[in-house]
Amino acid sequence: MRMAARLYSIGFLGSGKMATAMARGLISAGLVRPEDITASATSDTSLNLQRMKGHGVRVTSDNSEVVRRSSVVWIATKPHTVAPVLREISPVVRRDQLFVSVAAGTTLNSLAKNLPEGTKVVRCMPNTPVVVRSGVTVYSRNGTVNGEDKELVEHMLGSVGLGMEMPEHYMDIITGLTGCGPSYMYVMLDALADGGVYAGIPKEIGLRLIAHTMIGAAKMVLENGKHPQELKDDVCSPAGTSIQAIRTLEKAGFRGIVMDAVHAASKRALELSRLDNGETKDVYVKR
Ligand SMILES: NC(=O)C1=CN([C@@H]2O[C@H](COP(=O)(O)OP(=O)(O)OC[C@H]3O[C@@H](n4cnc5c(N)ncnc54)[C@H](OP(=O)(O)O)[C@@H]3O)[C@@H](O)[C@H]2O)C=CC1
Ligand SMILES: O=C(O)[C@@H]1CCC=N1
Repeated sequence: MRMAARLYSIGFLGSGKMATAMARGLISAGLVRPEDITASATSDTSLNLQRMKGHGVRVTSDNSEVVRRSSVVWIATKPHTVAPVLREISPVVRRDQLFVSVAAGTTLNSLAKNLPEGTKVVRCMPNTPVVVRSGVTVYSRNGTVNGEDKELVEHMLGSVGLGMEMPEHYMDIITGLTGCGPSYMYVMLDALADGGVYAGIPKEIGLRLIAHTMIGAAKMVLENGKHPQELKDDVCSPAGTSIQAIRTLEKAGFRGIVMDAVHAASKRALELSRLDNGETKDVYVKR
């Protein structure tokens, strides 16, 4: 297949949680072989790098080597490290390469500013479930990415879950919604399982049951076209058990708290974007 053939070499600048999740997702989708991936970190002794190596990926502490070996280069360091890393690798960047950044609050403009003029750049916001090919990744691209490269991006992202293009001005909100989203689900899952423990169900059994309940509920929303409110009403019998729990949640302002949580994360992403002037800044560290 033409698309798969183009994906023969993928690089990761940074080998942390997001890079590893994406690399494993792409490998398990069969888009790339582990030995055709090169990943870097700050040093050869990085535990992250050793973990990548454990997945069969070629590893190095030389960022330029990653770029030299790859047709698609993922930028996956923390936001404040992106600019210096891009400036470091700029001398070896080729025009045919595609750069895909996952860094929160790091704009297409600032990515382009630190790369040679005309470099093809995509900014995306994935989430960690790409590792099990059930991720959500929203992306935006600069003017140099079109046609075949857009197809390539969609092919890659589609192979590890849902990939969707959106205008860049949505990206900070998306960060707070789906980029951070899995963490909210895990807190909810753990809290629900603790509810089971409180009532007498062993934690590991509760976690398993609730995780499946989450999958089932999400599938209902995606597959049967009903609004979540209606699906909730289908579960709540008059004077029954569920409505007792829903009343408890509503009295505590559950929905408002969840909305505020998304807003707080999006606001932080926006704050990072505003701080992002292409320089290394320790102001990324929230005081
Ligand atoms: N975690 C998540 O769920 C998501 C994260 N993101 C974005 O992904 C990016 C990475 O986050 P995450 O994976 O969580 O972070 P991690 O801290 O897990 O990983 C960061 C990686 O960058 C490496 N690194 C740091 N400096 C350099 C350098 N100069 N050259 C090469 N590599 C370097 C680190 O090396 P070392 O191993 O030596 O420390 C580490 O491997 C961030 O920009 C974040 O906004 C986006 C969506 C979701
Ligand atoms: O917490 C963070 O900053 C990263 C970006 C989105 C999810 N995790």
